[in-house]
Amino acid sequence: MVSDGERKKHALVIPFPMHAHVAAIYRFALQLASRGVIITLVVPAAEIPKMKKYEELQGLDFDFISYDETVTEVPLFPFHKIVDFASVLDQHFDPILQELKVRQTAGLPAPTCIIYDRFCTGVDVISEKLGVPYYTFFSCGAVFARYMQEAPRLLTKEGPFEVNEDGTLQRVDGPVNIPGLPPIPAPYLLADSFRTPHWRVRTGRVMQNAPAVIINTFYELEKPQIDEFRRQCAEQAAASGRKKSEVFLVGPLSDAATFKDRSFVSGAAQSVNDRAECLRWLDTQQPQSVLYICLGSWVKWDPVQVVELAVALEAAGVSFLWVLSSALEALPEGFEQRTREAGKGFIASGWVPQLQILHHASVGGFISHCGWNSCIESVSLGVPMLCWPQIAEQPLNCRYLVDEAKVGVEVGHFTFDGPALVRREEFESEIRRLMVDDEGKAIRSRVQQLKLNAHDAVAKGGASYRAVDELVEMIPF
Ligand SMILES: O=c1ccn([C@@H]2O[C@H](COP(=O)(O)OP(=O)(O)O[C@H]3O[C@H](CO)[C@@H](O)[C@H](O)[C@H]3O)[C@@H](O)[C@H]2O)c(=O)[nH]1
Repeated sequence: MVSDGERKKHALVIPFPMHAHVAAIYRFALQLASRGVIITLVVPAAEIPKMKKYEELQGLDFDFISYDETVTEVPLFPFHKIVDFASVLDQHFDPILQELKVRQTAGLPAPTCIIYDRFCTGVDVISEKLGVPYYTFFSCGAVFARYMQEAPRLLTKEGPFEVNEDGTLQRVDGPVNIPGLPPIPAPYLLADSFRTPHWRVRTGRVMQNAPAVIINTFYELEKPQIDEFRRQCAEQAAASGRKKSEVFLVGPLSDAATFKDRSFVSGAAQSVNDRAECLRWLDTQQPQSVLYICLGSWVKWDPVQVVELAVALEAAGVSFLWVLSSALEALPEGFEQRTREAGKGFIASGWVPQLQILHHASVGGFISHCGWNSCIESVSLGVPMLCWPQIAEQPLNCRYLVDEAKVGVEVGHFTFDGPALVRREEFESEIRRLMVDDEGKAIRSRVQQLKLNAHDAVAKGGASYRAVDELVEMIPF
């Protein structure tokens, strides 16, 4: 039995095991640990070796509890498989709780809170069984948190969409109004929500009942959403007679904001061979002249788009560093050699150190799929974006970054079936718009201001730094 004097704050941290989700929650857990909170990570067994790579880099010793020995890989395609996987935790409560008991007998203090990735369902049940609060963690931004807050209203019978017999929603094209967001064309509102509304509604409701919501963002980047998110937290709590959720902005949870030249090799990493070479190549380029192109840690390239983009890059005559981890064979004949010999292009087929690339003085623009980590890294390092969303909440991020924050321009448009085909002419004109035209320069200067804000937020005593302190205060003993 642990006496009151010996009680410790102990967070059970439940990541969703995909690289971009893990990276953010892990860095957040490190911040809690550095303030004396005991951390136990709850992850599928197969993920532990991958996550330990992060641990080695940081030299901190977290405890792990594993579940589901049968899973070797999180299924990524199609998207509903991820949704199915998100509920896998539901089937493993009992072994997790048993393992916790065993560890308590061996001297580990009982958990005093749960911090979980907003993808995972079932956290409310574990929290009730353990008798401790749960806090919702967003590896993505407030724009998505705002959407999730609205999901229980938007995606049910009471909402603006017709519900089909199988529970899916009927597609409409018109704009949807969500306070705090610009009117959003329906496909940009997470096309997958129309196929899996139940999951979105369930995760939205669980979040609404959390006493704390933790978001990987900073105030200046998403002011309108954050203000509205907080207002809605108060309103929804008043309507249901419970205490309102406290909102903690702890971003950017990336070394980008502290300008450290460090990169992480995760389970998603294929090869580190291109690393030094691509940076050396950047050294040969003019300041702000290179367009960096990368679609995050798991999105696959469409071979048709590889051709259209390659032709556009040559026509625009802009230097580029292109991370092409799939569909390399679709490149036009001789393209790689031609552009390399002309000193215009570098193609990396493996994992690259994105932060160091964005930090490099010759990088002047970023074709990004608008995964939230890429967005916040780009902003924190002062690089404007060509936004080309592919899946998940990326279209929503794109609309906000282009229409409100004005830190990028969009290429193509998003449909219920995914990104519309972008022709070479459109790629070429949008590349020029960002890299050559005056519009690009205006965007670059706006991003520079946000870069300073990001830096201030995470500096000692800054808003994000203090938010972590305040959350630690809130965690019970
Ligand atoms: O060669 C590479 C490729 C990627 N990265 C890093 O990998 C991360 C990629 O994260 P992100 O830009 O968020 O993209 P995804 O991997 O696609 O992220 C998933 O998770 C995000 C956070 O929840 C969501 O916003 C996205 O929609 C979802 O696809 C970033 O930190 C990059 O710096 C590298 O360092 N090197």
